[in-house]
Formats: sequence, C-alpha cells, structure tokens
Amino acid sequence: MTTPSRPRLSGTVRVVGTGLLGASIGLALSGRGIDVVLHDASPGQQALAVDYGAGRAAAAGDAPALIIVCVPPDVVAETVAAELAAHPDAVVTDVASVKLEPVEELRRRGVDIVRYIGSHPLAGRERGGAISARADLFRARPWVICRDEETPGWALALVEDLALDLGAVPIEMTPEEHDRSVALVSHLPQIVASALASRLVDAPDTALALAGNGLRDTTRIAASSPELWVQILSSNAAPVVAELDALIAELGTVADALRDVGAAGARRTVAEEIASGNAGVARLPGKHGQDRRFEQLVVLVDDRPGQLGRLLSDMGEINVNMEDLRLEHSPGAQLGLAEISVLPEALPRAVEDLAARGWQIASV
Ligand SMILES: NC(=O)C1=CN([C@@H]2O[C@H](COP(=O)(O)OP(=O)(O)OC[C@H]3O[C@@H](n4cnc5c(N)ncnc54)[C@H](O)[C@@H]3O)[C@@H](O)[C@H]2O)C=CC1
Ligand SMILES: O=C(O)C(=O)Cc1ccc(O)cc1
Repeated sequence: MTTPSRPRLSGTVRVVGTGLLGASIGLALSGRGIDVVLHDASPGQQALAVDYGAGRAAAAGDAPALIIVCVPPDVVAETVAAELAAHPDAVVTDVASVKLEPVEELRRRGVDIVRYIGSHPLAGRERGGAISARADLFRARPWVICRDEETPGWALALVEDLALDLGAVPIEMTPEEHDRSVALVSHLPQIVASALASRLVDAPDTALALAGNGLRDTTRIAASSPELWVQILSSNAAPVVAELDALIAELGTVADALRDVGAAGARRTVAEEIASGNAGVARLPGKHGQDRRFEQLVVLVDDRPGQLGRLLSDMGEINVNMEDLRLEHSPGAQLGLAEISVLPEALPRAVEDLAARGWQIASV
C-alpha cells in the first residue's frame, strides 16, 4: 500500500456553507488529517455535514489560517466580507461558479480584498447538499484561482495548497477570462441540456422507451438545481448570451438547410455541422488532462449473474487496461451492453482476444 503524502496545508481550515462543495472539501481535508471547522447558516445542514465526517462544528476561539466560502453565488460577496472582518489573519477564498461579480461587489462595498482570492473548482454534481458530498470530487479536476495584482505570494500559495491537497490542478486566470471560459464550457452546456430535456416532458412513453446513451450523455446535467443555476446564469449573463446567440445562429443554419434539404448546398451544410462537431469534441482534454482520446468497444453481456465479473477478469487476463466502463441495460432485455474505453493502440488486441474468449463484440 502506498502512504499518502503529507498535506501541504496545516492548522485549522474553516468551511462556510456545508452543502455539496463545502462538505466535499471538508471530507477530503479531514480525511488527510487537517482540522476542519464547519459553519452553515442552516444548523441542520451543518449538523449533517458533521455527521458525514466533513469536520467539527465551528466554535469560539477557532483560529483558521484559511477560510473557504462555499455558499450560493448571491451571498458570496457578503459572506466573504463578513469572514474577512471576523478573521483578520486568515486568507479567504470562495468556490462560486462565477468570479467577476463577487469581486466587483466586494470593491463596491469598499472591502480591502488583499486577503481574498476567488477560486472555482470545475467539479461538481447535479445534486446539492452534504448528502451528495464526495471526498474525491476534485481529483484531477481544474481549480481556477483568480489572483489580484495586490495578492501576496504567501496567500496565493495557501489556495494553491488547498487545490493540491484535494488532488486538483490549480490554474491561474483573471475573473474575466474565467467567466468567458465557463460561459462556453459549463454554462452553455447546462442550458442546452435543460432545453433538450425539457423537450421530453410531453413526449410519448413509446418514444422515451427508445432512449439510449446519446440522450443520456447530453441531458445528465438537466437534473441540476434551478435555484443554483438561476443565480449562476444571472451572474454571468453577458458572456452566456454571447455563447447562446452563436449557438442559436448555428442551429438556425442547420434547420434552414433541413427545411429545404433538396436545395443546392443543403446537405453540405448539414455534413459540415457534424464534421465541425467532430473537430470540436476531439479538442476536449481526455483522462489525465491530456489531449488523448480513447477508443470504445461494445461487448454484449448476458443478463446472468457473474457475467460482468467474468468480462472484467478477462480484460485483466488479456492485459488491456480499461480506461472507462459504461453499462447499458434495458429493463426486460436479456442482454446488457458494456461500453469499454481503451487506448487506441490496445483496441485491435482487445477485440481479438475477447472474441477468442467467446465474447460478442457489438460494435467497435
Ligand atoms: N454544485 C456544483 O456542482 C458546484 C457548485 N459550485 C459553487 O459552490 C457553491 C455552493 O454550491 P453547492 O455546494 O452546490 O450548494 P449547496 O446548496 O449544496 O450548499 C450551499 C450551502 O450554503 C448554505 N448557505 C446559504 N447561505 C449561507 C450563508 N449566508 N452563510 C452560510 N451558509 C449559507 C446552505 O445552507 C447550504 O448548506 C456555489 O457558489 C456554486 O456556484 C462550484 C462548483 C460546482
Ligand atoms: O456535473 C458536472 O459535470 C458539472 O460540470 C458540475 C458543475 C456545476 C457547476 C460548476 O461551477 C462546476 C461544475
């Protein structure tokens, strides 16, 4: 067994707001032996996070070196201001999904922000609350840190240490650059998933019964909280509108082409849209943050006890590393589909060796 390295942070860390983000941070830091104190405006949420092992209840006399504000976006600035005032020696960071509005609000209020450093882990889940918290939520995820010209190096180092202790990858950006980036990679996907999923509300059951992974992949985050997202989107309205307008124009071009699909150039327009999507998705960083994509093979798995275990053990025996595994199983069907991701160079061998062991490969 490997011994985990010593944490970079030391002393007491205070977490304010003990929902999904706060409790996940608390769980991970407590798990590394750091003294975490928890505070939430809701005594019930705070007690729940303590019960889950995210830390101990905050008490008078705590002297935190670092405070992490994990409250909803519309109360971030006032909470940061209160924490800076109550703990004059502490560095205060926050994890809100939007970075420009809180810092502008703090400046408007005349708060000295030399000890405040905004940050944002690009990691989350569609369900909030301590009950959904996970200690490994931040592992290998980007953690944006927005320093100011005034930010002292030692204060910046504390927030970087926080990200590193949680297994995240710190990335420095300005608040403006952050907000423009997340408008594209986080906020637009949320609206698209919600809009797409809302098309399902009145769909006939017979149509929904045919739904497969394509629809599930593109609608997972449609289960997110409306209360949280209305705050996020309103706080980043201008960059989000720019992305939405570009998307609407692109959708309009495809709809126009399909409206008159016999017209010269119409099929080319549609093909170019799909090809452009191929180029875009190929640019997404893969596992470990590298620009590397995996190949997928789909294996038919009999709906009998032990079959999946046998497939996993066969993968081990043919010595092919499984980079990802997804299962699709239609209720009532006698077969499941196991979609296995492998490195491109391992694909031919995986297909050949699994077939030789009697597995049916549905598609490659
Ligand atoms: N949900 C997600 O996937 C992600 C959320 N974030 C950001 O993290 C922050 C927290 O989000 P979640 O943990 O998902 O929300 P959550 O709803 O799970 O937790 C928020 C907690 O803050 C508490 N709270 C509200 N007002 C407070 C106040 N004035 N003082 C102290 N506690 C207060 C609530 O009682 C609740 O327990 C938000 O700013 C969000 O933008 C960042 C990355 C991912
Ligand atoms: O569930 C996912 O894939 C997410 O991307 C969640 C998420 C929600 C809000 C953020 O500010 C960051 C990440």
